Formats: sequence, C-alpha cells, structure tokens
Amino acid sequence: MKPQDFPKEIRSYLIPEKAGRLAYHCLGCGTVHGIDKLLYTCPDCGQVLLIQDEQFDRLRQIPGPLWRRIFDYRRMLKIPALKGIYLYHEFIGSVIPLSDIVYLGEGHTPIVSANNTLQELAGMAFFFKNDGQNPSASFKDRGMASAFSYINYLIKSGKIKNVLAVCASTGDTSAAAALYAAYLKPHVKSAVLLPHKKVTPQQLSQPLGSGARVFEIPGVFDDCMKVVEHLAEHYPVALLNSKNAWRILGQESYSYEIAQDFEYDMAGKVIVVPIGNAGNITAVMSGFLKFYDIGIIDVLPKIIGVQSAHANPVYRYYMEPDPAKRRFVPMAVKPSVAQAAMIGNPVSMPRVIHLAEKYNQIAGEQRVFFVEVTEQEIMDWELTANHNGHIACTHGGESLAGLVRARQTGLVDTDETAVVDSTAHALKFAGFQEMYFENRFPDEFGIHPDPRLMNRPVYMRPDDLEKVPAPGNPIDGEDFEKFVRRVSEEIARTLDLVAL
Ligand SMILES: N[C@@H](CCOP(=O)(O)O)C(=O)O
Repeated sequence: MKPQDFPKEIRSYLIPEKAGRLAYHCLGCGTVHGIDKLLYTCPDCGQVLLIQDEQFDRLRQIPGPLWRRIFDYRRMLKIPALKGIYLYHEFIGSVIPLSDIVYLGEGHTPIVSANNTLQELAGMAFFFKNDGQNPSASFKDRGMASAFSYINYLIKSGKIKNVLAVCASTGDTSAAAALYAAYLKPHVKSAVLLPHKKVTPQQLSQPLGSGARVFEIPGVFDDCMKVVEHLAEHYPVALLNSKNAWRILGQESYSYEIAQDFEYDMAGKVIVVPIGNAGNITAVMSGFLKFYDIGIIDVLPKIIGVQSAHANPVYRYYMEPDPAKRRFVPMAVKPSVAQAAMIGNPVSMPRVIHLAEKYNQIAGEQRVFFVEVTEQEIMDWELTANHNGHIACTHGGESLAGLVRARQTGLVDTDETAVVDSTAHALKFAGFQEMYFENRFPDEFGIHPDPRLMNRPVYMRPDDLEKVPAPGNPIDGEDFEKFVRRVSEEIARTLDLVAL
C-alpha cells in the first residue's frame, strides 16, 4: 500500500521524520551527556548509561489508541527502513533519518503458539517468540541494527570515520556485530573476542564468514569483556556489546512487537527471558515501560528473568528479599548448555536494578521476578519443545524451564499466557543436543539424558547387498532395484509397517 491509500488521519504519521533529542543518562551520578560521541560509560563516574529522549513528552500528543493504529498501518508499508525494528522509530532512534537506517531483515520474529501437548506439559498456555529467526540467528540483531544505524548516521554526517567495531561474545553478539559491520564496509570493520573453546562451531563460523578479525582469549566471557572495555577506553574503537546503550534501544523492539502482536492487550501476559549479560531483560523492561508511559499498553506484563544455577549472579542478588540488604557479587561461572548466558558479571546489572525497581513501582506490585533452573531442566525442556515442533535453542529451553519453575512456585498462574524467548536458533547449539543424544556430557553439567528424548540416526545398509551406491559411483539396473527394495524392507521392518 502507498501512503496515499491509508486513512487520512494516519497519513501524516506514517513516515516518521528525524525528531526528538536523545541523550545519554548516567545511572550512577545522573549526569546527562550528548550523543555526538560514542559513550559506553559515564566520563564522570564510570557507571553505565541509558539513552533517553529529552523530548519524550512530545509523544503524548498522540493518544495511545492512535499510536496503535499508526504502528498497525505502518506495518503495511514497503519502505525497507521501516520494515524492521524502526517500525517503532519514535521509540527507538528518533534522531536517525530513515536514509541512514541499516535494515538486514531483523525483527518481527514469529510468535508461535505451543501445541496442546506442550502446553499441557508446561501446565499453561504459552508461545515461543523465535528470535533465532533474525538474520544472524539471534536477538542480538535487534540491538546491532540500532547501534550500527547510529554509527552509519555518524559516519554519514561526517562525525566519525573508519570505525573499528569490537565486542566480546559468547557467540551471538559476535555473529551479529560482524554481520552488520560487513554491511557497512568499507567504512566499518570489526574485531571480535571470544572465550577460547566456549563458543559453538556454528557461532565461530559466523564472524569468520563475515570477514571479521576473530580473537580467541583464554578464560570466560567476563574476561573477554574486560579486554574489550580496556580497548574501548584506550584505543579508538567502537564497543558493540550491550554496554553500548544504543544496543538496548534496538532490543526494546522485542517488547513493542509482543505488544503489537497481542493487539496491545498485555493483561494476563508473562514475558520470560533468559539472562546473560542482562542487556535483554533491561531492554524488555524499558520497552514495556515506554509503551505504558505513552498509553499504548494499559497494563505492564509480568516479566520472569531466568538463569541457570551455573551462572546465576542476578538470581542470587534477588534471593535477598530486603532490597536494602542486597549486594551484587560477581561469580565464577560453571559450564552451562545455556552457553551464551555463561556470564558471572553482567554489565547491565545496574540497569536491571534500576529498571526492575521502577517497573514494580509503576505497576504498583511486584511484576519482575527471577528464577533459577538446572542444566538438566534446560536440556530436557529444549528437546521437549523441539519434539513438539519448535526450533528452541538451549536458551529457549532455559526460558521454558523457567516458566515451568515460575508456575510451580506460584509466580505465575495457570490462567496467564506466557511468551517465552528462544533467543537464538536451535542449530547454533546442535552440539549440546548431540552430547545429550550420545550421553557424553562431562559430569560437571550434571545432565543425564532422558531416553525418551534421545535420538540417533540409523545407518541402513542391509548385509545381503553386494552393491550399494556411493557418491560418484551410482549403481543401476537390477542392482539398483534390489538396493531400493531391500533398504525399503528394512526400514519398513524397523518402523513396524505392514505391506499394502
Ligand atoms: N550472550 C552474549 C554475551 C554478550 O552480550 P551483549 O548483549 O552484552 O553483547 C553474546 O552472545 O555474546
């Protein structure tokens, strides 16, 4: 549809213009900094930042119900810049002109209802939001589209040039950063730091394939993060982890999409997200708060943050019921199948503390909760989901296990409806599935495969066949006919099929 085909009262809002005044706000000392330069922490006190629109109030001139129609109609446009996360331009990066937006197909990922069997097993109605169906196969693309659009805007307006994008990663961030950087070649190059042997082969192949410089570092993600922070402090590089507040803005689109997909009715909804570096739960809370503030949604949904017992610093922090006594203590992580979340010192922890408090306060009751799950539960729920038609990664399994735990402990009611985050595509973590099927998890994981969830390929090569085809060596005639018949018979026997 063309803009002139839309209802008159919508037309002037359909194509957003550069507007607003964004600024970095320090969560420590409250200082406000301009966005002309890339900042990751407050130059005055070193604390993390969030980006706020100083003119956010202007968005109130449009009533909530009209905003809903604007977004719904905007979805019908065929303008690339508005097809992804910038459908919500006014809430994400309103200062970026549409001409500078980088769109690689991110966002608007499917929300897929669990089938009856799986809902019965989980004990309640729920959907998976498949963020593995983003271009680099994880939710990080939302944040990268935002951060790289901003970088593109700075380059095009002559404020920066020859950008070297760096990040630390457990796999997904590096894949996304390398992809978006490659798109902005030759102005942007990328270098990624990965904990040696703590990234799956599929994830390692991604930045390599995008042409990034890849460095493997001894230790775990937290060690890589420290090196990246050091690089960003002492060298002219752009830090692309979620410490970069532009990443958070882009990831807020996850909440906006859920609101839109449920017709903006958030009553009785529960949003379940795994926590690693904590950028995502930060963005999810912030996104819902903004939509609520402007009246686009009338209710703040419940949010459940999930961590594995092997990497649970956020959960531990909230175990202390008295907020005044809570102390954040970084931890040494243990190996986890939720490998992308194997983080003991999440950079967004101050943001989580700040936003969870605000969220609960505005909701008038506790609406942000944290649960812990075991490695066994993560694998069992991932495989159970995928046996029922999903493409959940281990973090999707972690989220689903978290939902089940939240239901069992009464944090959610059976009449609520959950949206469970599968942050990446199952294929990125196929190695853990293989370890499960072959029962070869090292003891430290504490995972014992459930035989009902195990699966192995069967090599079907009947002994009585003299000749079988091979690549480059086909067989034909009677030999081939016999091959087809005998293999079919053996498969039918294995599957208990009775001949017609
Ligand atoms: N799970 C992450 C860790 C880094 O998180 P970020 O959101 O701060 O970039 C990854 O995939 O690398």
